Amino acid sequence: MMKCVGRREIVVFLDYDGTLSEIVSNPTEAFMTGQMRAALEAVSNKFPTAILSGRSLRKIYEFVNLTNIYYSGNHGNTVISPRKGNKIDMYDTTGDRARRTFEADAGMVDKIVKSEVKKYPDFRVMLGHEVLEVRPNNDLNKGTALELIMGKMGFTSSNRAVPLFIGDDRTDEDGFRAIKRSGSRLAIVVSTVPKETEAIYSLRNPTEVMQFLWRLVEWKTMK
Ligand SMILES: O=P(O)(O)OC[C@H]1O[C@H](O[C@H]2O[C@H](CO)[C@@H](O)[C@H](O)[C@H]2O)[C@H](O)[C@@H](O)[C@@H]1O
Repeated sequence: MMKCVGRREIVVFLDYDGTLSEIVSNPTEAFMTGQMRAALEAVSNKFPTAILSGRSLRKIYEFVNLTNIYYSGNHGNTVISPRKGNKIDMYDTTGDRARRTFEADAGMVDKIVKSEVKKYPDFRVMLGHEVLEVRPNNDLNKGTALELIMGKMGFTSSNRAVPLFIGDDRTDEDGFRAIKRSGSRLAIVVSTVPKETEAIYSLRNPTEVMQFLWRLVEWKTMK
């Protein structure tokens, strides 16, 4: 898998929910394990690293809380660069309230949300893992965020860097497409079942992601 990298720098992009943390029913409790945190810290000390999340920047920064990495929140709508003591004070378009609808009411909630949002052409509804999200109706997504961050890092040519992205959700497919556009093959989907995806490789769950991150660190150390 890493043979294609050669002397180029690997830039690590990671989704959060379902990739660094297990999917849980209460979104405010989707913490990383201590082992995952250690792996992520080790990766961020060896590679340029960024988190691409659908959550608000504030929320994702609260969960990850590392100052040496880039963050993109709100599905590519916000990006923040690493800086010591980064203070996140951005607008917040996602919330973790109004959750945990009874399964029997899901169809009705879907209908109401969609018909309400239709009245506001600047917004659209997006379907995630048992969640409906209202997001700005624009062309920004995790793929555009990946490309923007590569540029901010100074990697404008594929001769110097190879992006790698791990994600589990349908919004991560935009990230996998950006990986493809860059000429990289390092697109990894997290899934226990085979599924239609732009990713080339797969891992089964966050535990396997954590093990892969450690292998990446070892590989870099031996290089
Ligand atoms: O792009 P991500 O970092 O993967 O964020 C995607 C959404 O993640 C959260 O929802 C998902 O995870 C929750 C906690 O495990 C789970 O309860 C929910 O069913 C999942 O959809 C977050 O709450 C959303 O705002 C993010 O867009």
